[in-house]
Amino acid sequence: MINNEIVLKVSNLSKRIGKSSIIKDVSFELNKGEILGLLGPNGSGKTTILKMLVGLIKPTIGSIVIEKVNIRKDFEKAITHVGAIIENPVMYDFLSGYDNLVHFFRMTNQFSNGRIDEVIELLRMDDYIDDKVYTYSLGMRQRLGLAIAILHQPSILLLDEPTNGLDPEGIKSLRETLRKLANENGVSIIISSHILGEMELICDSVLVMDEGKCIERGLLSELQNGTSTKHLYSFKVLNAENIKPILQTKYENDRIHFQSNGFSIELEVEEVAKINKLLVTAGINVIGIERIGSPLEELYLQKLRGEET
Ligand SMILES: Nc1ncnc2c1ncn2[C@@H]1O[C@H](COP(=O)(O)OP(=O)(O)OP(=O)(O)O)[C@@H](O)[C@H]1O
Repeated sequence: MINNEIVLKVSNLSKRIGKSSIIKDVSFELNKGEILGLLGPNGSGKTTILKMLVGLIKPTIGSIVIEKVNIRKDFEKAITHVGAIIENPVMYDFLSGYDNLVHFFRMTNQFSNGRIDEVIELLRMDDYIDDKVYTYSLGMRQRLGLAIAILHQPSILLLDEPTNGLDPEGIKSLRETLRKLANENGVSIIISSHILGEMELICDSVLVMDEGKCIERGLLSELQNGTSTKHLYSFKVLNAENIKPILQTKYENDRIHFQSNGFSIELEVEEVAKINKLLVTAGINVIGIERIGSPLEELYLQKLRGEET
């Protein structure tokens, strides 16, 4: 559950490399237990933001405050609150998953091995934790990476494109794990991905980047309410060759994209039933009506095109 407590505050963050400005005045806050999707096209600055949050890249201007600690003032203290998987996490292929966890656990300066067992149970890794890592599938490796990242019980977890290369089953189980971490353990998560459908299922809120700038930030539920009321619908019919003259009586030709098994058209939701009735009355068998594109996809594309919602 999202809590009002702010765990991360990013203010006026900018990064210049040489003459190019790759991050431009980005500010946002992250609440306890919130899962934030960091979205944006290739090169928009998502990885750079995540790298700045873990101290891999130094901001040119701006401040990052993690759990009330400014990373410029006390980096070591601030970073204890963060777990991250950015690019390929380091792990030892010729050790078992368990021995990897023991190795990384020692680096956290904690002394009770109970935490390792807790993490194995939380991420449901019992079946393969004693196998050597080189035998792991991508999904298992990714889970081990996640286990290493949360060993020291961070309150903020940063994941750069964690679903890359995972099959649908792997994505689903990652989604469930992240939800559990956020809801039951109060972990706040920032997750970057290109795949909007996945983000829609995982995230509470989104931050959309474009050319180094933040062009949208908000709760998914609120942003989706503000999207355009028109959506693209696809109609599948049995006798498609007869539909043109019927539709042309009510709709301009250039609004309709005809296909061999039907057509698609952008409509207000109330118009969907009207078209269906028009077709059925004219003796056309409508076998399917589907809305194309998710609300997040529509919002994202609108924002990138610079349209107001
Ligand atoms: N060390 C660097 N020197 C110069 N330019 C850089 C450097 N690192 C990143 N950039 C540029 O900064 C921009 C943002 O890169 P970044 O990797 O943060 O984008 P991204 O949104 O994560 O992209 P992708 O989705 O492709 O991973 C890009 O135009 C990139 O070329």
